[in-house]
Amino acid sequence: MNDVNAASAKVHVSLGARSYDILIGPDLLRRAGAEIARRLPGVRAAIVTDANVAENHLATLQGSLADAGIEATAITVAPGERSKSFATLEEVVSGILDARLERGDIVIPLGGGVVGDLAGFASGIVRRGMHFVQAPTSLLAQVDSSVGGKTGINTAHGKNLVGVFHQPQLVIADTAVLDTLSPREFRAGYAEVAKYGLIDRPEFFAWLEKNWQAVFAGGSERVEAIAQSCQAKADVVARDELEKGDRALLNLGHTFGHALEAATGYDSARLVHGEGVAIGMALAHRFSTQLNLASPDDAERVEAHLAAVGLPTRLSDVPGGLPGAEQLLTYIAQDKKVSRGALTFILTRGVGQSFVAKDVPTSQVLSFLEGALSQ
Ligand SMILES: NC(=O)c1ccc[n+]([C@@H]2O[C@H](COP(=O)([O-])OP(=O)(O)OC[C@H]3O[C@@H](n4cnc5c(N)ncnc54)[C@H](O)[C@@H]3O)[C@@H](O)[C@H]2O)c1
Ligand SMILES: O=C(O)C(=O)C[C@@H](O)[C@H](O)[C@H](O)COP(=O)(O)O
Ligand SMILES: [Zn+2]
Repeated sequence: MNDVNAASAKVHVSLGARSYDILIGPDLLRRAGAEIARRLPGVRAAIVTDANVAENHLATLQGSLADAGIEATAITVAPGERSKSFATLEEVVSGILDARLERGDIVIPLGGGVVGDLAGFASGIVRRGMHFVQAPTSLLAQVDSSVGGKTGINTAHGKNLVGVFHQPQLVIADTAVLDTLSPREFRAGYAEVAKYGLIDRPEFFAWLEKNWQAVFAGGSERVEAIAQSCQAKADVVARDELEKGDRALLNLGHTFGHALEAATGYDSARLVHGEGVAIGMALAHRFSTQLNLASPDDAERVEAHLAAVGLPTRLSDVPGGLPGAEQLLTYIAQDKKVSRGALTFILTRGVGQSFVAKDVPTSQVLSFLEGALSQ
């Protein structure tokens, strides 16, 4: 990490000409205008937000931009996963064009991962690519979705199936805004924090097992967890920006999780992304155990930690029921990691020992899912 103290941190994403900083700490929204003006002098902006975030934090960002002399328009979409759609993308694109923003102007997604993915995608396609500055307001967005340049929307076929890689110029993660996030959404974001430990940082997972209550309570452990997560993601993205190889590790839990999100119709009342990832990570560990790759103790340890923080870990935890194994497999078959028709999963040899497993036999996935659906 480039720079970290108890109250704030800065992480750098090294991508040559597309490099950028992630600023992490309290009350950064108030400084956002000055930070942007220093890096991108003379820009105009479109803030894209959702109704919940607008109510709590839009005025702060607008004031900060105005103080720095940045003219800004605001586009507010409906909260929830269903806004990652062609229809809402059209609303956002129209709003940006109505404001006559130029290619060198900026889009600022102010919100969770939904707004970040949606508005990031819009900034990647309007005038063939505008600048953008991420202002993530959920834990999930601060530790994951605002970093790394994956943008996009969902379709009925599956999650994030339409999108572009488009890196932001800057990420401004104001940790004080997390105070207005609901406990359910904070927990969901925590699933992606735990993910970094489970991928390849076993000491971070052990630290989380010991310190998760302090992370939830706020203070220096929360900033530490966010900064460690951003650093973990920045390291992977710097090695493999376009997911030709190792970046797929960041998909731990997502092959199952994305199928569950699609199967529940992107209904945030039933399942949000981080909850799908929590169930997916527990399943990935149990699947690895079934394939004799990992010990049952590791799968139990992972499930125990996720359950301790209040996250779902079983298919039966999804309210409203799920379709059968064959239908879940249809969604899994649309996963972007599928190659020449063969399924790819992120499996594990133990806590912090995840790896990319190509050519996982469909029959094994199907029988595992049938078992998991009956538990
Ligand atoms: N691009 C990536 O690399 C990446 C990584 C992880 C997840 N994602 C995507 O991110 C999305 C999930 O993001 P999310 O969990 O942030 O969901 P979200 O954007 O729906 O935000 C969660 C909820 O919290 C509200 N909210 C956000 N910040 C708030 C705040 N400070 N105060 C009060 N309410 C607030 C939102 O209005 C929403 O209702 C999914 O679509 C997922 O696919 C993308
Ligand atoms: O940044 C990545 O790479 C990730 O996989 C991070 C994930 O947490 C995130 O949910 C991402 O959007 C999933 O990407 P996808 O390519 O599987 O849609
Ligand atoms: Zn994710």
